[in-house]
Amino acid sequence: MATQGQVITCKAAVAWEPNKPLTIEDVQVAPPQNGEVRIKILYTALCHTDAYTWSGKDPEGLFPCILGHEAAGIVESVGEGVTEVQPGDHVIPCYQAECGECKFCKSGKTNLCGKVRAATGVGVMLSDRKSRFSINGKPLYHFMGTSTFSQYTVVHDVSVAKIDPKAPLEKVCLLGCGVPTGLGAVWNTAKVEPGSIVAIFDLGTVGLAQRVQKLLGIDIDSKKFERVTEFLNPKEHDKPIQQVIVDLTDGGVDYSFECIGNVSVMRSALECCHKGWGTSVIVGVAASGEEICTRPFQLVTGRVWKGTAFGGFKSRSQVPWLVEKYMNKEIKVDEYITHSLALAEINKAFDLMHEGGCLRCVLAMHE
Ligand SMILES: NC(=O)c1ccc[n+]([C@@H]2O[C@H](COP(=O)([O-])OP(=O)(O)OC[C@H]3O[C@@H](n4cnc5c(N)ncnc54)[C@H](O)[C@@H]3O)[C@@H](O)[C@H]2O)c1
Ligand SMILES: CCCCCCO
Ligand SMILES: [Zn+2]
Ligand SMILES: [Zn+2]
Repeated sequence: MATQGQVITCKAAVAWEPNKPLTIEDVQVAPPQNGEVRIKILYTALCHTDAYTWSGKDPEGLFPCILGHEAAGIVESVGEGVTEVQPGDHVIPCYQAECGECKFCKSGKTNLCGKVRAATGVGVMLSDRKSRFSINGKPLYHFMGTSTFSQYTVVHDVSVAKIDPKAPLEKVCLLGCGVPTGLGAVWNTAKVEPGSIVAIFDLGTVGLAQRVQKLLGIDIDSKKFERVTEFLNPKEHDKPIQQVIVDLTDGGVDYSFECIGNVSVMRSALECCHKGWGTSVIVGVAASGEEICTRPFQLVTGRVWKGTAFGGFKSRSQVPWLVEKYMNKEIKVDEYITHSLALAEINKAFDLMHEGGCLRCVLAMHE
């Protein structure tokens, strides 16, 4: 690439401070250093976690920054020591890294990876603890090690999944977060058996991506009704929703998933599970400092409370597998894309997310 080794000036949506509109700026993106990859982002989707950090409630939310973590693009250039990808490869950036060498990756018990977390958690790159983004010399923080609301971004090589170049990037960008999280919460974290009764709190993308049979959907947005077989709106009941569900399901559900980030809903999701075996999985990201609570007896009598990150998928090795499953029509992605806009309309895209009629809005980054 002609730009190899050069600073690239491109458009990016910058979050200058919490809750202030993002502005489209000309941003300088430095060349990738040792162990880094510079990616031309072609399509990015918005996830609620972007909105959470933008709200200022996320202690890892450092400003000014470039948000975005659910995207797809093409490798523009690589730094020294990068062997797994090369310029021209089609890739999905992975906020959940996979180095294969750290204690987490070697444990065989988790998809979490510890290699770059100390740097990505404070918005910089591992090699020099600096940012690759700046505006006229003023640095901008990275976000989740991805920062996909920029036409070009720099990520660690352990945070890039090489995918089938035939895959439509405007669709598989959703395999960077929401869809794998929903699928994996069911397949990997809960290991839901066929025929189980499942309650899903949040009928947004993460919630709906949990393709299960006997689904009881709970949401406060009635526009989400048509997407599930049975629906409950907590606002329409004067009893606690967990009691409503226990009464409806002869003692409680086999599995529940909280995909909102609301700690009182998390309690409802646990307490609507069946005594003896019911398992509740926390997917939602709650504001920092928030705590969950329940009576210990809920667990003593057999209920299980657990959580999931990226659906328990190992990113670099399993995102390509998910892309193949999508290409083979074994998993759905298109159905979750309800809106498509251009980068310049990103604030409108966030309004759509908050209005409720939107599942995923995909932004074309170079139109
Ligand atoms: N653990 C992970 O790896 C992971 C990955 C992706 C997203 N998330 C988190 O999952 C959550 C959902 O993300 P998303 O992008 O699907 O969000 P979304 O905005 O698409 O959907 C959120 C849904 O929750 C509903 N809702 C809000 N308050 C509610 C309440 N009190 N009761 C019932 N329903 C309620 C809204 O109507 C909306 O339908 C967010 O907290 C996000 O940060 C976690
Ligand atoms: C790492 C767990 C939280 C990731 C949220 C992505 O939307
Ligand atoms: Zn996300
Ligand atoms: Zn690792």
